[in-house]
Amino acid sequence: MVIAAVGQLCSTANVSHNLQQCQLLVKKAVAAGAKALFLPEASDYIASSPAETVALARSVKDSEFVKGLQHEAQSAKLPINVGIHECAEGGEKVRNTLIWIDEKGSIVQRYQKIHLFDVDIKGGPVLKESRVERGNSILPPFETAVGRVGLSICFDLRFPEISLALKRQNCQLVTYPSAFTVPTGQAHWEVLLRARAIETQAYVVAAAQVGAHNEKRMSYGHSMIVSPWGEILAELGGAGREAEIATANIDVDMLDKVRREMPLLRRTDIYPEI
Ligand SMILES: O=C(O)CNC(=O)[C@H](CS)NC(=O)CCC(=O)C(=O)O
Repeated sequence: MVIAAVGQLCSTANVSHNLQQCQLLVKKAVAAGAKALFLPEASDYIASSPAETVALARSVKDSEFVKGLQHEAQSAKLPINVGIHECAEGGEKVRNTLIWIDEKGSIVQRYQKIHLFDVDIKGGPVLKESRVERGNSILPPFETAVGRVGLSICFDLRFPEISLALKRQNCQLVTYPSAFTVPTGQAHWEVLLRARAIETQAYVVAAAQVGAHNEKRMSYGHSMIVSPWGEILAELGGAGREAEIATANIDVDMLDKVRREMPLLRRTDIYPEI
């Protein structure tokens, strides 16, 4: 068994403060004996307008935030999965990207969010990722100290096709770093995460942004680790908390047992294989 840590924070437009918060989460994860730390979507910053989001974007190699976390991963010998922005070609748009930094501080995986959040709920959140460039591929799962990891981001959670595709490629742990809105979080967050875990028979690790990022924007929090049986193994709270982590044991033997005892054999003669 091996310990995974999920970290929660409230990122603002102050990138160096966000980095300090993440560095604190690394220290907490090391103290808890974790072998990987999962951080939320947009950990580098959450801006107050699309123009500011674009203005703050850097390339991965020029980002003080990313370089700071690479250094942290290397000195703590702790792999870090973290959601960031990076500037897209042309400078008009950003990418919503998820990177895996290994224990040597190298970026070894980079996934770009494929479903963009473009929502206008009456009396509720209006958020548009119109300045975000859509990703175009699902990456194959890769080996880590906490199992074979498959990457996806936030709104991707609503599309089970991704996690099913990752499961078919033998994924054991799916990530959903997020910045869910409060109303959609209250209505859907836990149900979606547990459903993805149950139907893929994999661990689900969902690090979440929490609290008020600026005057206009607030995130739901409730970072979670869910077992392949759908149990919530660890959960953090909503607004009002400082940067914190929760941990859970990742037990690949238990995962194998769930898959062995209840094989989910698909009828791909009836519906298409994903
Ligand atoms: O804005 C940034 O800088 C980073 N990106 C985000 O926070 C994204 C786009 S606004 N948030 C979501 O996808 C929330 C999804 C959600 O809340 C739901 O599916 O219900």
